[in-house]
Amino acid sequence: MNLSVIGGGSWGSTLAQVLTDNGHSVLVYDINPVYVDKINHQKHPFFDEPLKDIKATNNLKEALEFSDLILLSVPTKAMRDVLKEINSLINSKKSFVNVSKGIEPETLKRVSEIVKEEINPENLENYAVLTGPSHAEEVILRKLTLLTSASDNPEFAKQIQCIFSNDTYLRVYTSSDLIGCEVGGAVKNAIAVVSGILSGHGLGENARAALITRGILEIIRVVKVMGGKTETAFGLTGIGDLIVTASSENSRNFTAGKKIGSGINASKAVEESVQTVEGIRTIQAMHLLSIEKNIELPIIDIAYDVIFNNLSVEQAVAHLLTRDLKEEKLD
Ligand SMILES: NC(=O)C1=CN([C@@H]2O[C@H](COP(=O)(O)OP(=O)(O)OC[C@H]3O[C@@H](n4cnc5c(N)ncnc54)[C@H](O)[C@@H]3O)[C@@H](O)[C@H]2O)C=CC1
Ligand SMILES: O=C(CO)COP(=O)(O)O
Repeated sequence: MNLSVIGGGSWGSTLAQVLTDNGHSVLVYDINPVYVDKINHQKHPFFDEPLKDIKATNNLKEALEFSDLILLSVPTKAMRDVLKEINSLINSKKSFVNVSKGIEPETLKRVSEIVKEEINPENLENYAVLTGPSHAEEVILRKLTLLTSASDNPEFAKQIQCIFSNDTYLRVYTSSDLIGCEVGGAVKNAIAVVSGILSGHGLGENARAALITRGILEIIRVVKVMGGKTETAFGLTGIGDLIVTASSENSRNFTAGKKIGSGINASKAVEESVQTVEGIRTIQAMHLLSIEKNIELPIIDIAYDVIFNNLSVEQAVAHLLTRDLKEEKLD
């Protein structure tokens, strides 16, 4: 098959390689001419591992004409504008697979909702999210990885499963819970930032285990309020992705959090990352959601105060520890 990859950064270029490994043809589009040039010289923009048989362009129209299956791998912050541009350039039906993990703070919308708003319905054939525990650093080395493809159209979820799966390092499951999968992938980044903050502040593995456990409950509350299924949070796209992101030095979100925990200002921590850090915006979005929907998200709410209101990490930890003592409820 032919596929167009929109966003040739860390993840987009890595997935382009997966697709090529699986026998498909890809054309990568990116706005950054340096990345386009690197890819065309079979160099990954971020990693040492060489690419093989991948072409790139900085002409979006050319990328869209290359195929009817579009992989979206730009940061969520850029997603709406990129989709507007795509919509102005297409005049036939396209299917979209999103691999970005975020929620728009201004609207509290998931990427599937943004796609529906920005792409004319007559040009929108199918939509799926492909998500799960998958640091690009490992996938590019062909290290074993499991993902989930979720769509409202089970046939399309299966098609994406077949396109991305291979016998050597990548296995894709399907899910019909698009909302649960999208929310899990986005909100785990928020918790991963907090995990980094704890680590940067000198706290240990007990604190991290506690955070992951209590953090998944916050993910479940968001999944429920947004209309997804609780059980999805216990799968690859929820707890699976939370574990890998909240405990890995490969994670941009964890790394940004670690800097904040060691005293660096949040916007500086994000600026210092050449690659996308989604979790800070997701903390902002989830804090607004907790107010709007009156749901209890104590970890995310206090992280919001640390990041946006200069609350110290000591004060944040003290706040969490002095909440009313209660029974451990798992919902
Ligand atoms: N890196 C990883 O291991 C994984 C990343 N993701 C998600 O994938 C998304 C992208 O992340 P990364 O690839 O890591 O980020 P990145 O920062 O490495 O790459 C983003 C790419 O998008 C391009 N871009 C930005 N604005 C654009 C625009 N308007 N038009 C065209 N291209 C544009 C940038 O030039 C860059 O090449 C994020 O939502 C992230 O959460 C998901 C799974 C794994
Ligand atoms: O989503 C990811 C792993 O599944 C990547 O997380 P980071 O963006 O924090 O590196």
